[in-house]
Amino acid sequence: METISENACFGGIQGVYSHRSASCDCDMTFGLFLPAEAQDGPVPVLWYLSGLTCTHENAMVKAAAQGWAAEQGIALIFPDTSPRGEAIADDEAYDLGKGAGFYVNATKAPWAPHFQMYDYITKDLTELVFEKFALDASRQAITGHSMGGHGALTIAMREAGRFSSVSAFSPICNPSGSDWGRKQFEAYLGSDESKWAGHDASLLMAEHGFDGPVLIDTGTKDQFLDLLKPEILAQAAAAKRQEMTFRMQPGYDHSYFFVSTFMEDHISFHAEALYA
Ligand SMILES: N[C@@H](CCC(=O)N[C@@H](CS)C(=O)NCC(=O)O)C(=O)O
Repeated sequence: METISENACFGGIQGVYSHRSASCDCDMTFGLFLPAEAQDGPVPVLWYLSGLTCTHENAMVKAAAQGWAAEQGIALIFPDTSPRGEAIADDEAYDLGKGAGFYVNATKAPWAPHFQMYDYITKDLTELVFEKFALDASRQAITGHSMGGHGALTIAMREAGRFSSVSAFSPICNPSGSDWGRKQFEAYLGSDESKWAGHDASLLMAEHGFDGPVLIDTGTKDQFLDLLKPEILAQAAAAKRQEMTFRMQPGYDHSYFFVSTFMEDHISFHAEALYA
């Protein structure tokens, strides 16, 4: 692992690091905020998965999360959204290829050799951060924005028992029924839709639910509402009688102005579960 930068931040450290990912077979970069408490021992962790076109950097500089995390003594991890490098396959569309890994393990060409983002998050980066930093693996929560909200919800439901709580800002809720999902799942996973179901938050909610609290915020003026389909997730959660706070926030759009506005709520929500 290589340290790219470390800056003092709210009494802790905002770092950026790069490392070799075995799953993605390339070098990857991530951000990690460590609160001051990490100097005395392992602290709880909130994973933040980003959306389309993002790197590790967008949320790190625009989500206004570090101050609230410092207040709660919680670390934040900001992974990248896809493999990176000259030799890595890409598409000219912003929503496929680099910046658009969708948190799945691709099985189809040309994506399969590097687009292994599910394993990258849940295995490679997980092993690295718990080995190298003062983080408490028994206290983890997960959140994300848009494609990253899809990643947070699906990973939380699939990795049962690992996360105390899950939240999402304007998540893609039903990718197998949306143009933000169908194109990418077909490219990465192939045309057999039965292989998509395990990466669709609404279908996972209907079948498994989540053993813990869920918080979802989406803006009523989100320009991508028809692609996000929050109502499909709400219906699945209601049918499952899932413990969930589901909010449509009046006037807010899809941007980081929306994410940063509700970041305090999300970090407080996770802190309650992480310190329960
Ligand atoms: N570029 C796309 C939208 C991409 C987009 O809105 N990405 C969101 C996540 S889905 C984002 O966070 N973008 C980066 C940023 O705002 O910093 C478009 O104009 O249609």
